[in-house]
Amino acid sequence: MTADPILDVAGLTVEYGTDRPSRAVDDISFRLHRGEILGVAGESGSGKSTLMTAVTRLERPPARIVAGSVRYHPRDGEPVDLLGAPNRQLRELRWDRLAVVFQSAMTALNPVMRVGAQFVDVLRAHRRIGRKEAWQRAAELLEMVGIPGDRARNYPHEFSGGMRQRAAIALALACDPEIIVMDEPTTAVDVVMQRQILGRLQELQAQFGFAIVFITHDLSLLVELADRIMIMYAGRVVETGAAATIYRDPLHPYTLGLRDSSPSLHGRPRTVRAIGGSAPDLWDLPKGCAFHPRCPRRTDGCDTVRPPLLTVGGHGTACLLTGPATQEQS
Ligand SMILES: Nc1ncnc2c1ncn2[C@@H]1O[C@H](COP(=O)(O)OP(=O)(O)OP(=O)(O)O)[C@@H](O)[C@H]1O
Repeated sequence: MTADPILDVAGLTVEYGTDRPSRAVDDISFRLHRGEILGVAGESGSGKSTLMTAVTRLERPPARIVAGSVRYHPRDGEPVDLLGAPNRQLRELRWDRLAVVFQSAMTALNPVMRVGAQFVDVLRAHRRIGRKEAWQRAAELLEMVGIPGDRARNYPHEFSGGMRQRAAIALALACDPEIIVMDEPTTAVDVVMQRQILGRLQELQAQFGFAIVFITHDLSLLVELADRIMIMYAGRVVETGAAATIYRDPLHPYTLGLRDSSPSLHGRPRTVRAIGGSAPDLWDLPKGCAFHPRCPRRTDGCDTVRPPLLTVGGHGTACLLTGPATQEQS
């Protein structure tokens, strides 16, 4: 990984609806570096998918990007303003520079087309390549994720769930993209298969050097996979930092709750505890810190002051109690 930014997101804000909009993503800024794996974690409804569909410009009404900027810095050429780019340019960039893998492989794979034919379509849309060569390439790509090349002739329903998911990842790799966004790409498969897929993904990432944004509700899964982690709550980033630091020494009580609500895959076993309460209603967010009604450490001010995300040495949190400002004072 180098410190070379490939994606620069600043102040991104996304709302659903217009009459009485709900703000699912609220003023989010982050930078993705070339070859980096950035994990985005948070409970269901925290805005992870909304954020990444907006970043990749796959947002659909009633979602509306109401503020911010998203700049993509290609390997070659000038930076591209993804929010201002015409549809034609966005279509050219998709698959080629920026690929997305969704939760359900069925979203990516057309059930009435042979799996290989879908690779051929993507390859021929972006590369000067003959049909025969494209089929060959489809077989090679499937083999890269551990599926025999001759299975390219199969239909998606002839694949197991794990194979479909691996095929969706192979399809994302087809045009050698610089960025791959993955939205819970392994939730539909069992844990053993999940670990196989993630292991292979890491090998491919090391080989080809693409950057990954990996979205999940499962923080423990990101510890091994990601370089950096961003924790989302109610549409905002509440903590960000190196993966190991976030997992070992979380600052925000929500991150701690998220960590302790999944079984430990690494290190000493610990008691699994669910975070009390439920995710807030975006139409009626608690005043102050949105997490305060559920926070075991809440204190005076948490219900009135909304803490900004403050970062020191690459580790940042938005918490009155544990933020860097507090630590410096103590
Ligand atoms: N089409 C929509 N119309 C209105 N609100 C929506 C729509 N899609 C999502 N939302 C709302 O936006 C908020 C963020 O949802 P989003 O799917 O981005 O969260 P998430 O963290 O990705 O959750 P999950 O892990 O369940 O996918 C939620 O409150 C959700 O109800």
